[in-house]
Amino acid sequence: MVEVASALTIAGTDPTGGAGIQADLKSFQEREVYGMSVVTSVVAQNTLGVDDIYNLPVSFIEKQLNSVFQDIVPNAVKTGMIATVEMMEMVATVLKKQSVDYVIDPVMIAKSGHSLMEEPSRKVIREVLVPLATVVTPNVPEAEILVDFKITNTDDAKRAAKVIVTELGAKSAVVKGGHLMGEAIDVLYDGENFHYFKSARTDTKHTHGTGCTFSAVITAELAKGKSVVDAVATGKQFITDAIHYTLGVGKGNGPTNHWGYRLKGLPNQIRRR
Ligand SMILES: Nc1ncnc2c1ncn2[C@@H]1O[C@H](COP(=O)(O)OP(=O)(O)O)[C@@H](O)[C@H]1O
Ligand SMILES: Cc1ncc(COP(=O)(O)OP(=O)(O)O)c(N)n1
Repeated sequence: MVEVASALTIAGTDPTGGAGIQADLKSFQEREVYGMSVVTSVVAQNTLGVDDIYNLPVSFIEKQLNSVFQDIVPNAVKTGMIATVEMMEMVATVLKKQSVDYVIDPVMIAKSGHSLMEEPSRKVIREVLVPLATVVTPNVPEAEILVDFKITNTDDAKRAAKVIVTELGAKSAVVKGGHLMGEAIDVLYDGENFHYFKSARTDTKHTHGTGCTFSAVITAELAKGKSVVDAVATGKQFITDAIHYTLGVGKGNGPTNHWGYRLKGLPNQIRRR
C-alpha cells in the first residue's frame, strides 16, 4: 500500500517558475507529496527582478482556502509571500481552526531587492503568524527584522533562532546562512537543542527561489510525518543539490534545479538546449 501525504502552499507566484508557488509545487512533487496552492499575490517577476505585484482581494484568498479545506485537508501547510496585514490576519484565523504542521517562510524582500511584504506587515507577522508555526525559516535579513538585532555570524543566527522560539512563540526556527560568509550553515533551534546543517558554499549567482524550495521540502517532509530535525536535514540536502546542479536558465539570477538530487555523484554537465 502507498500512503499519500498532501501539502498546501499559500504564497505568491513566479511566472518563470523559480520561486513562489511554482517552486513550492515542484518541491512537493519531487518529495512525492500531493501539492496544493492558494495564490495570495500575482507577481510579474523573472530572474532579473520584480516588475509588478497584484495582491488578490483578501476575500478571494479566503475563498480559495475554503475550497481546499472543505475538500482535501492538507497534512502540512506553508506560507510564503503574505503581503499585507489583512491577509495575515485572515490566514491566521483559518489556520487556527486546523491542526496541521505549519511552516512559515517569512518572505519580505526578494534577492533582487524588491519588497514582497508591505512595511507594516513585517512587524505584524511576529504577533499574528509566528506563534502558530511549527517551523519558521527566515534568511538573515528576515531574521534581523523578526528579532531586532544584527546577525553577522552563526552565533548571532543561533541567538536569533532561540529568540524566535522563546520570545515570539514558534515551536522551532531555522535561521538560514545563505546570506553569511563561508560555509552555508543553517541553525535550527527546536525548543531544546540547536542543530547545525552545513554545506560547502557553491559559487553561483543562480540562487533565485532557494528559500522557497528549502521551506517547501521541509513542509513536504512534515506532511509525511517526519520530525522537524529530519525535515530540515532533507531540506538542506535537497537545496544543496538543487544549487549545485544549476540549470543556468534566465538572463539574471537563475532558479535552482529541483531534480538536482537525482544527479548526485554525476559530473555537473548540464547545458541548456
Ligand atoms: N551559495 C550557496 N551554496 C550553498 N548553499 C546555499 C547557498 N546560498 C544559499 N544556500 C542555502 O540555501 C538555503 C536558502 O538560504 P538563503 O539564501 O539564506 O535563503 P533565501 O533564499 O530565503 O534568501 C539555505 O539552506 C542555505 O544554506
Ligand atoms: C512570489 C515569491 N515568493 C518568494 C520569493 C522569494 O524567494 P526566495 O526563495 O527568498 O529567493 P529570491 O527570489 O529572493 O531569490 C519570490 N521571489 N517570489
